[in-house]
Amino acid sequence: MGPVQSFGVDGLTHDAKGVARLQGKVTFIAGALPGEVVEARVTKSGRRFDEAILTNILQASDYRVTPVCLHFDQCGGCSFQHLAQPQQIEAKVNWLQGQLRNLSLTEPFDILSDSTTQYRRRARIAVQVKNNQLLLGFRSKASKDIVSIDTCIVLTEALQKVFSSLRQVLLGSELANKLGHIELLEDTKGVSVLFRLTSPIKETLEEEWIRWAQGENIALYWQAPKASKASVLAEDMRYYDLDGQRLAYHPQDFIQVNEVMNEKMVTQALEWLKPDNEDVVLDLFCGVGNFSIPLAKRAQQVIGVEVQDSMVEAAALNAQHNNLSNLSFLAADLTKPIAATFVKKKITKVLLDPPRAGAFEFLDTLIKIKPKQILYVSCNASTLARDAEYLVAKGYQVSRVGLMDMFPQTSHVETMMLLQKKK
Ligand SMILES: C[S@@+](CC[C@H](N)C(=O)[O-])C[C@H]1O[C@@H](n2cnc3c(N)ncnc32)[C@H](O)[C@@H]1O
Ligand code: SF4
Repeated sequence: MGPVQSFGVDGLTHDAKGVARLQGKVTFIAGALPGEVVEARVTKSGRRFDEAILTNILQASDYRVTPVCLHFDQCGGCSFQHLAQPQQIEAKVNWLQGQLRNLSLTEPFDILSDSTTQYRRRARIAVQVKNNQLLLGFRSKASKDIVSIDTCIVLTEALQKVFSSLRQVLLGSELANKLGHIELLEDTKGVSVLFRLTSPIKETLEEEWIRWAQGENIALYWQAPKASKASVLAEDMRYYDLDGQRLAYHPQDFIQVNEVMNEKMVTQALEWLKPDNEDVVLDLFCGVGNFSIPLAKRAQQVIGVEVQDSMVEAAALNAQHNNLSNLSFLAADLTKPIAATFVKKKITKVLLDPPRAGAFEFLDTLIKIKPKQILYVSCNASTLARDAEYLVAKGYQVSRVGLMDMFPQTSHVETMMLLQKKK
């Protein structure tokens, strides 16, 4: 460890480290903000840059705010609670501009945002019993240790309530020693809790917890030791409402975590893509039909593609229950070669919402399909930049970009990009 030194901070990394320069060398200081003068101690010295921990703020940024969560200093769940939300968004915009720099965009980004607290309707809670102490919480900022949490203010109000009830009841229960993690979920149907077991439990213990869940009006799911997530087959599926429709899903299926922002995102996707009764739309990486169902209410026809069988099954049910006969789903792995003729219809528009790895393997097929418009929803700006650069080189142009603050207080950036086929 080096001595404490003063630094003038003039930048911010996407993961909330202040950037300072001392005698030409860059130092990253966790927790420091641009415009601040701070004292910090170098903890790691490299050839190109140093890393330091903040010890004192000599001159604070005008945008520094008091973190709303008591656990913010230790918990790795949030990284930006010390910065006001407009400046959090500004930092994300700057970072996104950097990622998309090769596209030479000139128009400002559209911004979608909402509440900075009580927005998570799904969370995975780590559980550990260490020296007879129950640790229930999230991984630490600094290590893989679990930071024990009393209340997590980014969870919805109902999930915060279940969290504190669970904390009380698990204390002293045999179950605490048998859990890997707990998943909390809230949707239109109510609240559910999934216990991921690391070893088998006695029937009496299971019954005890079933009674607790009934008393709390919670649906309970168990994932047996070593069983895959897909083994949690809910007899009665869960559901959430969107765009006036009801979407069913199994508890292990993907759903968007921020309900309000999801509604805003889907509305924006419809505004940008403007599907009408002449459009045949392909919804790639469609999950249980989060975009396909609203699209099918407006387009002539929609075809959704998804790799997970359980989600394809749920998506097909959703089309049926919402009386959408112009909507069908295909199960396919979009990272494997697929001929452009896998859809028999002439596709006019494509929406794609891939996982972090992006959709590079599918791009040549996409280009052969020749849609007029492509709406790309991305949770990873670097794979979006790579894929968009490829599409631009093959005859598309970026017409609109939007940043969606789906996960306020974290460094996570969600982006929507509209690409048009050049004439
Ligand atoms: C970011 S989620 C989006 C889901 C949906 N569009 C939504 O808004 O709820 C990505 C989806 O892609 C699916 N997926 C992941 N890898 C895939 C692949 N290789 N081929 C097809 N689908 C895949 C996942 O199962 C997941 O449902
Ligand atoms: S994830 Fe929850 S507990 Fe952790 S810092 Fe954020 S609000 Fe606090």
